[in-house]
Amino acid sequence: MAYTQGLSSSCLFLSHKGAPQGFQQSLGLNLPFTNSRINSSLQTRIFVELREDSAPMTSDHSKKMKIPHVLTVAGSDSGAGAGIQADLKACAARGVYCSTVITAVTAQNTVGVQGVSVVPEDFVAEQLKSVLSDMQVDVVKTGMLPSIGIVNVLSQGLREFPVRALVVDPVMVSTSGDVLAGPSILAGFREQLLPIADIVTPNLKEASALLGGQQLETVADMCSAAKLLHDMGPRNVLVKGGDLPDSLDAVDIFFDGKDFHELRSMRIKTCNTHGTGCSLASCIAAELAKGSSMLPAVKVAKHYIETALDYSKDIAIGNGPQGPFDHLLRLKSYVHNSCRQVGFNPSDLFLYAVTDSRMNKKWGRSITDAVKAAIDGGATIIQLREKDSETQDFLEAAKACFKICHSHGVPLLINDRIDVALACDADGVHVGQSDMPARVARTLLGPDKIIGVSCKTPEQAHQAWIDGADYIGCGGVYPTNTKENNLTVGLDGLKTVCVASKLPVVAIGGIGASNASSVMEIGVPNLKGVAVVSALFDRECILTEARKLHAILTESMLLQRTH
Ligand SMILES: Nc1ncnc2c1ncn2[C@@H]1O[C@H](COP(=O)(O)OP(=O)(O)OP(=O)(O)O)[C@@H](O)[C@H]1O
Ligand SMILES: Cc1ncc(CO)c(N)n1
Ligand SMILES: [Mg+2]
Repeated sequence: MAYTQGLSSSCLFLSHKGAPQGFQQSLGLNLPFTNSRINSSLQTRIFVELREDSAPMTSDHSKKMKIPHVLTVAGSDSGAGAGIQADLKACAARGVYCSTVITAVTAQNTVGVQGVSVVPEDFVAEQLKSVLSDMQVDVVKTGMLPSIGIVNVLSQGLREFPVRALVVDPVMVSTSGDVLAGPSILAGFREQLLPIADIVTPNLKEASALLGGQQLETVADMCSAAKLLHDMGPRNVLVKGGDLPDSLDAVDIFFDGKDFHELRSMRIKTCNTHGTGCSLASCIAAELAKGSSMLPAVKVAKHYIETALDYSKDIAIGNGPQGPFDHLLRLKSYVHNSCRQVGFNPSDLFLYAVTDSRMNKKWGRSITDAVKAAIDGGATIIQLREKDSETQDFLEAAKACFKICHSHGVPLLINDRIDVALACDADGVHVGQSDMPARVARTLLGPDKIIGVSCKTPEQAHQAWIDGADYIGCGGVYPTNTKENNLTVGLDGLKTVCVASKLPVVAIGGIGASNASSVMEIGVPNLKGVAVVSALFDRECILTEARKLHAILTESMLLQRTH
């Protein structure tokens, strides 16, 4: 690698300009600590730090990766929706390390703040020193600073250990209306923190308090507040409009001292907005730590909050009026996964319904009506196979079918389209031999999703097992119109594959009421059911056909057991 050398005010650096963006970010930046605006010309370089006052790098050291690091100086929220806990989660969600200096411990839940215990100033100072003297912090983000003494300690700490950027979220009142920092703190913000802040992110009430109590009710008011706040010294101001009355959008005003940017996002209809402010500021800090410049960092952060709120709009944590949201976008899929049996249940393959858009079109049915009828008739698993749909239509259909399937405890699989399965949080996918390999699908979908693979031979069945699939589909057992150029394996081929397969098998291809029992009667224990397309969806009444098939399969299963 060709490195160029240079000398900056406090550190000697080596840089390599040709490295790809991701590599630069993973190495992180080690700018001279001047608490100054992020220098965009420096962002495109990799810095391998060689401080003038430090020992030469050992080869071991040079192999270590510097990762982006945010230090949050804030209060603990026992309900974990806001404060330190929100900061940790937001940084984790953005792939950034987060250390913590705790200024206060609150007894707090979704109802409100029941108690506050302020951490003694000298112990805040001790925490600051522990972190800043040892770890390479890129960005400091402040939240609840409950006393002027703590503000003093913080500004002293930042003078002693300067960092690349300072994000000040001037927390004063919780969403529940409880006071987290009294008016005595205002002088601390105005005189000590705002002048050295790279960005300050007040909500409407906080902006109003900082400006001596002037009412802020419109976007125009927010703009003038941003300008007045900018005069107090911060390089950038973001006035958050989460609480803007009568606003259909969530509007924030960003001002960099020159231009105003009206940042709008959809206002998500949800009560789960506790901690949005803390999380937004942490996400901005995280993006800055990764090397972003200010406006893109703010935009990414706003989009992150919108996405997380939308994902979390229906989750229920606590009984109060303002719930937390899910920073990592994981909780809902956990709930869904825990609603179905833990892991894959092979008996779900019993009556496996595969949709076909052409058939639904022919019979004038919506995909959701078809899926509902199949489930009402006894289908035990649904696979959406929409070969002709546009992606957006497929995703919408998948989301609607997901609701139906889950309200009936029936797993939903998506044919081929891992992206659609991920986007609608389906239970899994079914892939063919020329689709995404099952092992790649497993990596993408994680251990909990169901993966099925179409197999015609014992070798393919073996490979599916190695790749981490949950079941195989074997066919075409009989000739079928739903798949062109499909080799028919017959009952013998099915039996050979079943005997060889370590995974449960569902038979597919030309199976219907007339031949389902012959299929099941091949008498191999890991044949768990039949998959049907035309026998359900190319019929006048899906419900009747599903019931009929279910009865036939139940009868042959009972017969097998008595033999
Ligand atoms: N319902 C919503 N839908 C989308 N975005 C929202 C919603 N509510 C708030 N936001 C956004 O979340 C961010 C935080 O704004 P808000 O005004 O709620 O801050 P805050 O009052 O400091 O938050 P908190 O005190 O709850 O931590 C802003 O970008 C705002 O636009
Ligand atoms: C500890 C703490 N910090 C910040 C907020 C603001 O949301 C809160 N509710 N609690
Ligand atoms: Mg709010």
